[in-house]
Amino acid sequence: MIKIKLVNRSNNEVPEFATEGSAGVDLRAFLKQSVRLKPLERAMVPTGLFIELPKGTEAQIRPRSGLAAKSGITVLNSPGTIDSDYRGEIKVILVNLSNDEFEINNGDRICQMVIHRYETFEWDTVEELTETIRGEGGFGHTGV
Ligand SMILES: O=c1ccn([C@H]2C[C@H](O)[C@@H](COP(=O)(O)OP(=O)(O)OP(=O)(O)O)O2)c(=O)[nH]1
Ligand SMILES: [Mg+2]
Repeated sequence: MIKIKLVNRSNNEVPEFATEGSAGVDLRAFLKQSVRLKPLERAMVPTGLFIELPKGTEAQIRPRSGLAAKSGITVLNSPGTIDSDYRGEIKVILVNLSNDEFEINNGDRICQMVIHRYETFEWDTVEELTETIRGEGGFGHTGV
């Protein structure tokens, strides 16, 4: 169970998994007025949601592929990170990568949120790292 606070009490809908096997819940725009995004314009879109994540978990804010494929709309900082100690409103930074203006209306499903466990760690500062076959090769080192 994850604690959630909704701004819009008249419409007590919590974000839902679109299907039984969906990895994330879809988040909806919470807007008094529609937002129009010109090409390459971005906007921080409120969701009206405040959550309290269990320690050791984070929420990732990811684009919806349908919006990206059909309209060129994506999450600029994808995957956005919601920290477990964050108590503010979840906001979604959308950017319009198409050549056409795009309108976001109240209640539109604008992104999806996936909850993850993460590791905490301490650093072990050393002089040498363990050798591997790859070594320092990267960035296409193994070929196309
Ligand atoms: O897409 C996002 C990303 C972040 N946040 C909120 C929750 C998160 O816990 C907080 C900080 O996010 P992040 O660490 O990505 O931003 P920062 O630029 O490092 O800000 P800060 O210095 O507050 O950590 O902002 C959102 O609402 N939406
Ligand atoms: Mg930060």
